Amino acid sequence: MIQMNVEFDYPELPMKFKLNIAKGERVAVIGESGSGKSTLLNLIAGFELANQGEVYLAGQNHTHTQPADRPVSMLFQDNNLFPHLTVSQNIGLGLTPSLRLSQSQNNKVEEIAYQMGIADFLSRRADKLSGGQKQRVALARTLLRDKPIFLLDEPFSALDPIRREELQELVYTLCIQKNLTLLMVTHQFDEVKQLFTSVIQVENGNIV
Ligand SMILES: Nc1ncnc2c1ncn2[C@@H]1O[C@H](COP(=O)(O)OP(=O)(O)OP(=O)(O)O)[C@@H](O)[C@H]1O
Repeated sequence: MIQMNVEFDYPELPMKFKLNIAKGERVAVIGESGSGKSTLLNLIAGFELANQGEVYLAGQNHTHTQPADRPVSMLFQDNNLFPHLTVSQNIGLGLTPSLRLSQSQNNKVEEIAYQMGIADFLSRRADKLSGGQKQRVALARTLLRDKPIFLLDEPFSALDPIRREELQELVYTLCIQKNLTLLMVTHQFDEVKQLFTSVIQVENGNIV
C-alpha cells in the first residue's frame, strides 16, 4: 500500500526513508524528538516533496501529486477545528469546503458522528467541547474523506490516559472495519502496543 524510497533534506538533517507497508498494516512510528517522524508522514501525505526517489501509494506513483489527490488522510496533534463553527459544520468540511451540505452529505456526517459517539453534540460549537470530544470531531472529519491510508501524528498525547485509551480503541475498530493502513507517531508506545501490527523506529532521519 505504501512503497517509498526517498531522500529529503532540511538544512539541519538530511533524511533517507525506505519503506514498504502492506494494506491493512497498523504501524507505530517511534523515535526521539527531531528524528524525522513528522517529516516521514508529511512526505507520504504530500505536505513535503522528496528531493530524490519515489512514493507509491495504493499502486500509483504519487511522488509529485498534491495532498488532496493522494489516497491519504492525516490528523495532526492540533486538531485544527474552527472554534466558531458547529460540530456538524466542522465534520462536513471533510466532505466539501462549502458549509452547505446536500442531504446525502448530511447523512454521512450524522452516520460518522454516531459511530464516533459525538452525535449528541452535532449542533454545539466546537469551542464548547472538551479536548477528547474535539479530537473525536477531528477524527470524524478526517475519516469522512474515506481514504485507505490513515496517518496520525501524535493525535492523543495531550489527553489523559483514559481518554487516550478510548480513542485508541476507536482508531483500532475503524482500521479493522474500513481495512485502513495506519501509520501513527506515538510517544506512548508501551500503552498501545496491541493496536499495532509492527513498529518502525526513526533515528537521525533514517528508519533503523
Ligand atoms: N520546516 C522545517 N524547516 C527546517 N527544518 C525543519 C523543519 N521541520 C523540521 N525540521 C527539522 O527536521 C528534523 C526532523 O523534524 P521532525 O518534525 O520530522 O521530527 P519529529 O521526529 O517528528 O520530532 P517531534 O517528536 O519533536 O515531533 C528536525 O531536526 C527539525 O529541526
